[in-house]
Amino acid sequence: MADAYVALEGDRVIEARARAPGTARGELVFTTAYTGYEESLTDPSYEEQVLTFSYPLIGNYGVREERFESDRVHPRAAVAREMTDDVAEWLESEGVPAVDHLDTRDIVTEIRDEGAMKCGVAAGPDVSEQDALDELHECKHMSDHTDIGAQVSVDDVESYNEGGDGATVALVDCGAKGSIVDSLVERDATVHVFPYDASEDDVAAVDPDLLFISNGPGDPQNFEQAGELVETYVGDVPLAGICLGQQVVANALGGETEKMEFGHRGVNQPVRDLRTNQVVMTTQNHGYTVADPGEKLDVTQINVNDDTPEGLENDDLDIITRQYHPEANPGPHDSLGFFDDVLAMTGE
Ligand SMILES: NC(=O)CC[C@H](N)C(=O)O
Repeated sequence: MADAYVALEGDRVIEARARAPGTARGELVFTTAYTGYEESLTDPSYEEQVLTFSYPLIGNYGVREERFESDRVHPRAAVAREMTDDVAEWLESEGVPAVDHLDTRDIVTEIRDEGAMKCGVAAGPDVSEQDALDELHECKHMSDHTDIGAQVSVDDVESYNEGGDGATVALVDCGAKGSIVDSLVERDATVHVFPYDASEDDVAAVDPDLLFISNGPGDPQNFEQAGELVETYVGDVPLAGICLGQQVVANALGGETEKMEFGHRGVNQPVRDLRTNQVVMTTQNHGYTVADPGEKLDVTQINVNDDTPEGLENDDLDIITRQYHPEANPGPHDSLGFFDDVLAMTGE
């Protein structure tokens, strides 16, 4: 008998097996990645979302902290066809509800056909279908999480590789993955990680060679202060951005973002560089996109599946942004060269 329920928009309830108890709600999203569950579950971009793994077995190589992208689990709940005890126990210890023994293909098909949707999850011996429905009915639209940055950002500046030989990077933490800091430090950069609402004066104190806007959860329009930093620094220092970072940079420089039907979600998203015609495979998890890059940014890379902008650049103003995740983790390492390119803009 079922002891867990997933309620989808329209009040459809799917029965499941409880793997970690509790109730939760969030935007229902998926990843088609076949590895990298530790990285995805600790990626702050999944804050306020419920993550469904479409690959049927999750947890087959254990759980190791070295692979975490942050210090906690961010999705509100996890859904899989079959989840190992290692993962279930980890999620339970984090207080994150988890369910399995349901048809995840059905969930992904529903999202693909109906578009991004809210959901409610209830798991454990004492829950009912109604608990999952109650969670669903309390669920907010992603864009209505107006202060989501506060949930995922550092409280105070954190610095890495101080006294290093390379560029000084001001990384605005809108929910940054650890691998972005690592990728910069590996290239000798000194990285100062700033809260998402850092002021111009805070950032000026480190005299950065590069302003870098990180990935992060929710609607880029809810990261106004990061946009103001972009407006302040554009033309003075090079700018870089990843995922939400690309969206924030575009919005700040006269462009526009919009919600996608169900986003790009997996580690095999093909991206074509319009300058070289080369196609690379990329890691993606985003539900918003740049609808209009504005006058200052050129679209230099596009998604092969739907032509949406994957890379924006301005050679004169020294700006490079990516909609996908060059830092990988999980996923292919094809585009790690992005970090060399953005650091090269600093001349350090
Ligand atoms: N991975 C990310 O940075 C996600 C960006 C943004 N929250 C989106 O869903 O589009």
